[in-house]
Amino acid sequence: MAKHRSKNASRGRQPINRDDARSGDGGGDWKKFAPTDMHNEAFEQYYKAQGIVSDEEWSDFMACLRKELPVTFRVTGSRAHAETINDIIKTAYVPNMLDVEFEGKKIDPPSQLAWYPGQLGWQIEAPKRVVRKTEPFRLFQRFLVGETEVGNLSRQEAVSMIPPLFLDVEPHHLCLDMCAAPGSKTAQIIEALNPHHTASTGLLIANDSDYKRTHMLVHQTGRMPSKGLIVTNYDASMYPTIKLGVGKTLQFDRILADVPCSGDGTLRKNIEIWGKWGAADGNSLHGLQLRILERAMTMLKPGGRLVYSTCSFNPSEDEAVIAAGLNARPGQFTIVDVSSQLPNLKRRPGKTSWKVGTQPDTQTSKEIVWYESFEEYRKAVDSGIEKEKDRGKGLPSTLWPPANVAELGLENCMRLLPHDQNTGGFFVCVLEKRGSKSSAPSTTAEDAASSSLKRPASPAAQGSETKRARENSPAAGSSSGVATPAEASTPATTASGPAKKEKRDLSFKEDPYSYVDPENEEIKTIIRDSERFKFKDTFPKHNLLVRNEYGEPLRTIYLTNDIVKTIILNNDYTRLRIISAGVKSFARQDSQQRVEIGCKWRSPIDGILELLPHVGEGFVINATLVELRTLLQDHYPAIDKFSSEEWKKEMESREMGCAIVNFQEGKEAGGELRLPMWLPVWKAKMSLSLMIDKREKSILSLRTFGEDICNPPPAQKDMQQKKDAVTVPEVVEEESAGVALGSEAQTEVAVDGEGGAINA
Ligand SMILES: C[S@@+](CC[C@H](N)C(=O)[O-])C[C@H]1O[C@@H](n2cnc3c(N)ncnc32)[C@H](O)[C@@H]1O
Repeated sequence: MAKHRSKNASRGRQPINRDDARSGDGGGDWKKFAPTDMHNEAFEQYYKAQGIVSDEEWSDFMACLRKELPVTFRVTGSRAHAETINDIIKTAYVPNMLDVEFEGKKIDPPSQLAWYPGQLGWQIEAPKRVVRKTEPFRLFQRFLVGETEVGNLSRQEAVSMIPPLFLDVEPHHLCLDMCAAPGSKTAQIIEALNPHHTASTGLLIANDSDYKRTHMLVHQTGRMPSKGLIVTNYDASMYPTIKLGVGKTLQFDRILADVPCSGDGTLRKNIEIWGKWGAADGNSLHGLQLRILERAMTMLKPGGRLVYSTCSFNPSEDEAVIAAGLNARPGQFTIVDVSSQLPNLKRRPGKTSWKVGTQPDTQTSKEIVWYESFEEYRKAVDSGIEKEKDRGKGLPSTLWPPANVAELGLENCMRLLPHDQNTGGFFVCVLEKRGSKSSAPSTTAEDAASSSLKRPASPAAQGSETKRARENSPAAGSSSGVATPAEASTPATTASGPAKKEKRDLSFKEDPYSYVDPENEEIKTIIRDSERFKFKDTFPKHNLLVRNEYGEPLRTIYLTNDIVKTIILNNDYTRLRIISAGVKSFARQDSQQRVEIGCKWRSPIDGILELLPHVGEGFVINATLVELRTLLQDHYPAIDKFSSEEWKKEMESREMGCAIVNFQEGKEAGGELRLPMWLPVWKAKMSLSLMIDKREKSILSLRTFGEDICNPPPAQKDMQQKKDAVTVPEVVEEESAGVALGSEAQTEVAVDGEGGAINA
């Protein structure tokens, strides 16, 4: 993909942005830090004055901030699948860690987070050197690394898991994650939209203003086959209105505003913040945070839910932002009392009073100057005592508690404090927009889809016709009823939206999006090729998307759901700055030897679980660990190398091309598979190849056979094998993401949202 700097990337000085702080492995090296370095006079002065903890607790609070953060992770995926993984942890690993001693001290085994739903959240308190040096912990760590790689586990800071849990996402919801990168919470939302990997009609737009970080998002979510996902690159405070057809704009059911913040709640991990923290940091982020919140409030559907969160303790970034947002829309929003949700989660109520202080210079002065009111602050500015920051604009009045602070329900916000349950710090506020869904002038996924899908047919995507198609693009009429798959049959439609009147953002360099005509010859080959996928009529052939202007399936074909299609058809992709959409479902596999292959398209691992419900009988081949062992050991094992006569016969009888192999659970061939798994295999003339990249093969081997049995690629001199192999080029890294697991599982992303690898 083209690399360029986003015009919308946030500019200007951001004092401490936790996103920079967390960009490395935890952001700081504990070995280089003595407890004596973990001091910041201004920090203590500031938070003592704010009263976020009582005097009696102060020393516990500070002591906890100086302790290394435990490793936490959550088991991802659909319920049945996640429970299996959880059972493996509980029965195969934890019992071996019950009696570990290190340097004469008993080490606690990993424990479940008491508050996390389904007990799927875990915490490891053992220090890294214990993990490195004791066998049971080392084995567990290896398990964690493997399962994280395939997306069964997600390393995520405990408190960071909280905001999406309060979003209450249902599979049909239209969701927006405004500041999403690197994507740990995005992953949680995708899971909630696809709880059983059923056909979710919902939508998630994952957005970030940082262009590079949107690509992290794409990479991370690549492991989650979600037809309803769009990644965009926009300044969230100016997020564009999304059209859904004539007179219709998209309003969201759920919005997460996990805004950029000073990040002092991550002090236990990003220890360099000790040296950098200043009282002005929160003040200068307040404006952007408020603008993002206000934009979210506008885009939320009546009856919809909005979660605002920061990893900062600072009321300037927390309660002050919420209070200002509520007062900007009097009576429109309520702060939801969620105290009965996640009952085991210890939390503190939001504050109804706080102070505003400035720190003239963090380097030269530890003194904080407090201002009782905005008026007092202005007087100080007018008399020259206080210098105006923020390019002469000075501090906004919204930093101070408003006169109606007691009426806003701020106590229903929550602040997570480190010493309550050995975590980082976080602030979460759950807002609901008054009004019922029925009274909303918004559009549901279904009627949104029908509105665009009832458009007049566009001509085939070619040259000037393409232009005409675009001009025909805006929905021709208002929606009525729910779009059925049959109604969804829009012949070849050039995506990039209604060019008419929509200005293109010429600075946006991504490739265009076009839906492919289901009558396109390549598509017909994929769908009708009797030897290949044997697709049923349920296959959503009208929702196949490509990344070129002409709707030509050249290299990769993506699958989207109806709502994504509606968005792409009704909006210029450069205006929305769409970085990616849908799930990679077919990749072209040309033979360098010009061998005739009936269907040159294979299904990359990303899309397998989306395709499975639609492939016809006989396409998926069953196999066992015996076959998996052979496929892992060699890059292109000859078919006659497999031991099972049945398998050999089956494979020999198949035409060259793609197959999906279902490996069954069991203990065999020196390995164990606890969940069924689907993998793409390419059949060449005389050999087979597992279409996942080398690294994933090694990980799969480790988690299944306990060792890396993958041999290096065949030697160049082995001409015969090479000749056969050239029809099976190495899978490019970019196209391989995770292993499709579990009967109703999906390959979720293994994101390390909060920085730091599990590898000790
Ligand atoms: C706290 S991080 C988000 C963490 C993310 N929600 C997760 O759980 O992985 C804040 C993100 O906001 C992005 N950001 C900063 N300013 C922004 C803006 N004006 N609009 C959108 N995103 C912004 C940063 O690039 C960063 O990725």
